Amino acid sequence: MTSYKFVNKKVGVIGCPFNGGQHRNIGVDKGPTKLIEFGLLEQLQELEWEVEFDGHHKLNELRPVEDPNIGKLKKPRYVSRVAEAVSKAVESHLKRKQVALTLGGDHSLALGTVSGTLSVYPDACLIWVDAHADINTPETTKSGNLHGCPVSFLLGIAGKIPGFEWVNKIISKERLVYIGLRDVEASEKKILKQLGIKAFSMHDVDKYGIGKVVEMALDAVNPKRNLPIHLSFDVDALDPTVAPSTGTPVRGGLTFREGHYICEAVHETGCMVAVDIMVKIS
Ligand SMILES: NC(=[NH2+])NCCC[C@H](N)C(=O)O
Ligand SMILES: [Mn+2]
Repeated sequence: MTSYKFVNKKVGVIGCPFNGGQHRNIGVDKGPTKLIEFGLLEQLQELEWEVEFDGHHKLNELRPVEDPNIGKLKKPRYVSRVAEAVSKAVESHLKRKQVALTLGGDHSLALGTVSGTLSVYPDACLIWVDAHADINTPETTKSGNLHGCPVSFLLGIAGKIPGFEWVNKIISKERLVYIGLRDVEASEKKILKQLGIKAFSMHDVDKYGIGKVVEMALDAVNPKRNLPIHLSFDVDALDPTVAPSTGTPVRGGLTFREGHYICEAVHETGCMVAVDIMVKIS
């Protein structure tokens, strides 16, 4: 039996059908609705979690009429407003000692979820499970899609972008670790290297096995297993044969079991306070 260090056995589920952080128009917003339809809440209850779900957030209502690019960044106002709303939802669940489970949506939402976690748990660490590093800055991004940039904002290296002033809870680079990387741009590799951010790529998963990788990841960011953990899981970390439901599939990903193992091992620490699951259904 896992004993929980920060939360009661309650989970607040935050439905975020949102795809404004990337350029494809279909699908990413359907993930959360499908997860609920397929019985996620009942499954959580079967695991003896008390569940609170306040319906899917109507995020499209936050879409501004005009939203011209800021530099290269696409739909900056929309993404910022949505992420800010999501950060408040996360914060409110965490303050009530619940685990905040956010269902996305594209990964720009993590700007909000992680900010929400940091505002309640400033010493939280972040485990980012993804094929991509999502650490481009507004300067380095080629696509201009904000789903490729959230981590740079969260580290405070994005510079001042109008509208994003509310993103002021910064995570230190020692508290961030990646698992599953295999599609990282040169600009991103440079940032990872410069900041010395710990990252376990698929190469490491092959070499050490997932058990060891998760242990090393936890040792890096949470050596005493006494800090709150935010797990941000992009389903594109999984191999496309397991999870084709992503806008950005990359071959050579985690197996079904490896993906589950990460979540199980993080849960076992008793430190997990927030989880993001980012899916696309097409
Ligand atoms: N969360 C994701 N699927 N991110 C993909 C990012 C792709 C690319 N690195 C970019 O900056 O646009
Ligand atoms: Mn991602």
